[in-house]
Amino acid sequence: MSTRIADYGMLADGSSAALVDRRGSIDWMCVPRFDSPALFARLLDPDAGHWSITPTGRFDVTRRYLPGTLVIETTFTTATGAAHLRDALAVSEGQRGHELGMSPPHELLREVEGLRGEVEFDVDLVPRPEYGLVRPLLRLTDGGARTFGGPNQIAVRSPVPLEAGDACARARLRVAAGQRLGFSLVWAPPEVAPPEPTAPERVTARITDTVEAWRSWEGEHDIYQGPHHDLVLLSSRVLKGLTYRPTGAIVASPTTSLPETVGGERNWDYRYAWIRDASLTLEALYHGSCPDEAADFVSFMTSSAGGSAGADSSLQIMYGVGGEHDLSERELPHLRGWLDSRPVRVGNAAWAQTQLDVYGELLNALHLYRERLGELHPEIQRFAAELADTAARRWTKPDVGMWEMRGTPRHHLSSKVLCWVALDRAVKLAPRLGRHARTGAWAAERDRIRAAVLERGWSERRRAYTQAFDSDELDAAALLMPLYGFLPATDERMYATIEAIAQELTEDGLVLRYRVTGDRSIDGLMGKEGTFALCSFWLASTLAQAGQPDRAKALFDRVAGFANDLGLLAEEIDPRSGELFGNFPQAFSHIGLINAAAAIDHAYGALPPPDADGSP
Ligand SMILES: OC[C@H]1O[C@H](O[C@H]2O[C@H](CO)[C@@H](O)[C@H](O)[C@H]2O)[C@H](O)[C@@H](O)[C@@H]1O
Repeated sequence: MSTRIADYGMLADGSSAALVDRRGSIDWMCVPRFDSPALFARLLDPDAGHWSITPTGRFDVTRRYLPGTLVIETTFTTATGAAHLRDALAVSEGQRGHELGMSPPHELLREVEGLRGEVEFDVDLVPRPEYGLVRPLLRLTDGGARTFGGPNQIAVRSPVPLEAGDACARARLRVAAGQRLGFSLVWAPPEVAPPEPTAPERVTARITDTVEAWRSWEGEHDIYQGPHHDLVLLSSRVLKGLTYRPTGAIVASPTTSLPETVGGERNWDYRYAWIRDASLTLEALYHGSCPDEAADFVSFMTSSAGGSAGADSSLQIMYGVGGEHDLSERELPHLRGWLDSRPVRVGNAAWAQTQLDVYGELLNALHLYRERLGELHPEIQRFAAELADTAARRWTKPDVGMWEMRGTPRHHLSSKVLCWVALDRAVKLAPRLGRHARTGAWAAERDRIRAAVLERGWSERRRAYTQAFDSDELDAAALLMPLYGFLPATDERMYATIEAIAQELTEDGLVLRYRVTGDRSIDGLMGKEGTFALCSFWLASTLAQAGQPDRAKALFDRVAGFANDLGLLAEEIDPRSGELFGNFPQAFSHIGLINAAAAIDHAYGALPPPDADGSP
């Protein structure tokens, strides 16, 4: 298994995702949903299951996403020859455009193709359902293998005979130039007939069809034409890959518990739909997206909250991808964790937290998509108005803030600013909210928030807007003030804040969310964390807005340069080692990249101005 998070690439099918490393090993795969128990979890423990197709002996490796897709092509070169390995999570046959990801077959397709000479591979299939807890009954079948019993049915087809081992199957094969060998693995629940994996001779055609499906989706979204075209398109595709197509939910990342530092306890499950992360995803996709995706997400949020965002409503800060409410967190003590970073957690205690920023992010996304969403359904009108009413009622309360700090609630500045955003956008949306609009009351409360932030958010001692009212600590979330149009980046105090963050809240020029002391005093957690990619991109965006495009571009290039060979970013970056940390790939980081690219393009005059209110 790999010891670098950056060695992994993501495959996705609109319901779930898998991670494959540079040695051709699938070390993470949850089926049928992003948050299902993993079938392969070697990412979190060497014994928790994998499926590798790896050359025997020494080899060199390069890889890429086939253009316009999330299909990975790995090229292995050995002393005796060269071969491709193509990996895809299949989508439904013939699916195109916006249908992409609907009702996927839950099938992993793998194809080895000889390019030159001959290459010998070892195939090692070690399914370990329920995050490595189960050693399944695995029997060889005619042309493959399948499992018996338990909540999963796994069936495999192989172009070469497999040998049964101890709850595993193995093979050694040789591929010659021009030869193609197709493998497939399909999942089904226990209630249905044993699933039929794709036959080896059809694997090439099914991978080609999946490639065409992705390209047809991207063809409909290739709107961004700025100088960062390839980076922006890849990031948009990653965000699409994090979307649970059946409901429109968007997960923060397809993994759990990849640590923020090796050996640390800051390990979280990101396979859920946060209002914040998903709204920001929609905002990032704005320039290349279309009404269907926004409408799906809005309907997911509204229905998950039971159609109401008012007092006693079911509105939470996050949900399961099917709209589940109870995401209770637990530890999986049988797993060692990534490089022994314990605990491994599933579920996320943040589901029950109070985070007051979410009203602003949701209303900003609604406002951004107002034209594309068309006339709002009366239920959505009521929901949007209740979001504003709730922001107006609750903004004076303390909360745990957008970083989900597990310490004592405080008056987080970014939460107040986002409540201002909620009311500002609600006032602008008022003509579309029918009888639910309360324009005057919203405008008055909006102005009260603004006055409070300007007065109590500023630290004269620090010469900056800070983390919380009446505090002196810096927090990168203050960069949201210009990004959401609360204050211009050129405002004297705002610019001083941007500089303070650039000088004092950075490591090697990359931005931290906030400084941790390592003694649980700030966020209730032990240990340190790396620099936060999203925050570095926010700094680049604000520098661009402040009229410093060259400085912004240098920072943007540096952060984007930490992406792995496939262009993927994790949540955090260690600037000294260049290693990526935290869950992977992470929506936040790719959101930041897209928005910073747009801000820089705009500052150079390469793109029309973004929506007047701005978007982080
Ligand atoms: O730092 C502690 C918190 O870390 C996670 O939250 C972070 O990830 C979320 C998903 O991307 C994001 O919405 C949030 O802003 C980030 O701080 C974790 O999910 C929390 O449980 C944890 O308390």
